[in-house]
Amino acid sequence: MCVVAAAITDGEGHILMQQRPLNKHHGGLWEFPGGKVDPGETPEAALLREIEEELGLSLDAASLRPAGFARSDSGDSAPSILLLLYKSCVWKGVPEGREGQKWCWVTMQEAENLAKPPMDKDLLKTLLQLGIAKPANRS
Ligand SMILES: Nc1nc2c([nH]c(=O)n2[C@H]2C[C@H](O)[C@@H](COP(=O)(O)OP(=O)(O)OP(=O)(O)O)O2)c(=O)[nH]1
Repeated sequence: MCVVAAAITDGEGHILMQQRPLNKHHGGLWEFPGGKVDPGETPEAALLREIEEELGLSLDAASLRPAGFARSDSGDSAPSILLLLYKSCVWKGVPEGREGQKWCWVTMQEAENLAKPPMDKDLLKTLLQLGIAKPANRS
């Protein structure tokens, strides 16, 4: 199963994280917003659709950048997941939890301290290594 997610940044060193519904896999943990890629859909189209559905944000497709990937082993109860993370720093709209979920802007350090699914812990480390959520340079 292919899942796409976005590291949405605000240019001031914050990243948007959201809380998974309690009744879902990894319920209550904090994740990068996103979801499953539908059959016949490109990963980028799926990401734009999911972020609009979940947060009411319109991501700029042309400025999406790959920001790492992670793969979970399939267990008895869950299918194997390939999670593709994209960085998105150009978007329009005001975030809202359209599915009733909690969300927040956090610093990378705060994001490290949130309880997250295993793949998200690895992906956040990759983001830190890439320096992806640092404040934008202003001249
Ligand atoms: N969206 C998202 N899913 C993640 C992350 N980390 C992680 O392990 N997952 C897992 C949890 C789920 O097993 C799967 C994504 O499923 P989902 O339930 O969010 O996808 P969806 O919104 O399309 O699902 P659905 O409501 O149609 O069932 O990937 C993450 O950072 N973001």
